[in-house]
Amino acid sequence: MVELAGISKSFHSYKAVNDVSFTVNDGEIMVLLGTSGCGKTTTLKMINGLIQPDSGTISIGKETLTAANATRLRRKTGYVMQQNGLFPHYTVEENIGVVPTLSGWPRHRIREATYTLMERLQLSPDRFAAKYPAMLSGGQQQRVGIARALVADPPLLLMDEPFGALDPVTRLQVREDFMGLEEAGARTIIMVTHDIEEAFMLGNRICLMDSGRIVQLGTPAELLFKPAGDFVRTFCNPHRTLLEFRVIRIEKLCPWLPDYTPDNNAATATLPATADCWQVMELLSTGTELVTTHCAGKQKMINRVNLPEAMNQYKKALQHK
Ligand SMILES: Nc1ncnc2c1ncn2[C@@H]1O[C@H](COP(=O)(O)OP(=O)(O)OP(=O)(O)O)[C@@H](O)[C@H]1O
Repeated sequence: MVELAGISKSFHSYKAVNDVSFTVNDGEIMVLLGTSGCGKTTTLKMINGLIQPDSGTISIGKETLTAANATRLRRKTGYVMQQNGLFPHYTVEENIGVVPTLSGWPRHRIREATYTLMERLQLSPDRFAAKYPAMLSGGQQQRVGIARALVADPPLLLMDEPFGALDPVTRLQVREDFMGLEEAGARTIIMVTHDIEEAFMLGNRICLMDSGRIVQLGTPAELLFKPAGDFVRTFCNPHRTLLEFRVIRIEKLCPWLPDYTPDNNAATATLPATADCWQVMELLSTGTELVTTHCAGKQKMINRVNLPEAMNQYKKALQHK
């Protein structure tokens, strides 16, 4: 667990982070989201002990972060930087092995852990282990940065715009490969992004910041359907339709979906109830007429007419809660 209590940081007289408090639970993905300059990176660097807060406390696990234990705690924390931060004169293998080497792991163990992660991240060790960062594409460099952060199996992973410098197609590929990694699952992750769709897709909770302060901290659904004020509403509105389809899972719509009645003439597909409404729409807009799903012990059916109706009913119910 990571806990920030009343953290503030000024640069000269400018308050970059202003009285920020939150708790990130074990295994949770917390996304720090907000406009440029709102204090996201400064907050992340304070959690990594790279910047000292002026006031407040940060606890990582059972320890309070201090100048004295920052280096030791940093070795137990993976850090992925926006511009990958690889050492240009180290090979890929040496870059990934930096923390295990500093921690005194035997050489064969470092190689084994490095090669395993490289393979999982689509970087064939035969082809890439001896290469230098400048010989890799941006996406490959970012994969090396992710492998480096994960290799020592840190319980906490801090990620600063980890996919930010990549083109949209590569960004999606690297992101999906990262999320599919066994090594990334069940880890506590704090991730900075200014990409609202990424935040809503990856975050269990989102900490939306403006001018150094937290404006709202909540689940993606809470930010969308129970915004704390005009800033949150305005921030979400340009992307609202897409985000709603991404955030609402079929299982939430069950009370408003009709029971399935077989129709041999309709092109039918099945999705798990954990699928989101975007996945349903993808099917319905590419030739499928009926989507069936199993929820609450019943088989339900979704089509283009009842999907928006059920989503509206769900949103109404949420607002009255
Ligand atoms: N070392 C520094 N010296 C002076 N001012 C700084 C320093 N680091 C950050 N700042 C200022 O603090 C504010 C917050 O910066 P920070 O990098 O945390 O923002 P951010 O939300 O991560 O922005 P971005 O999304 O653009 O990276 C900005 O106004 C920035 O100019």
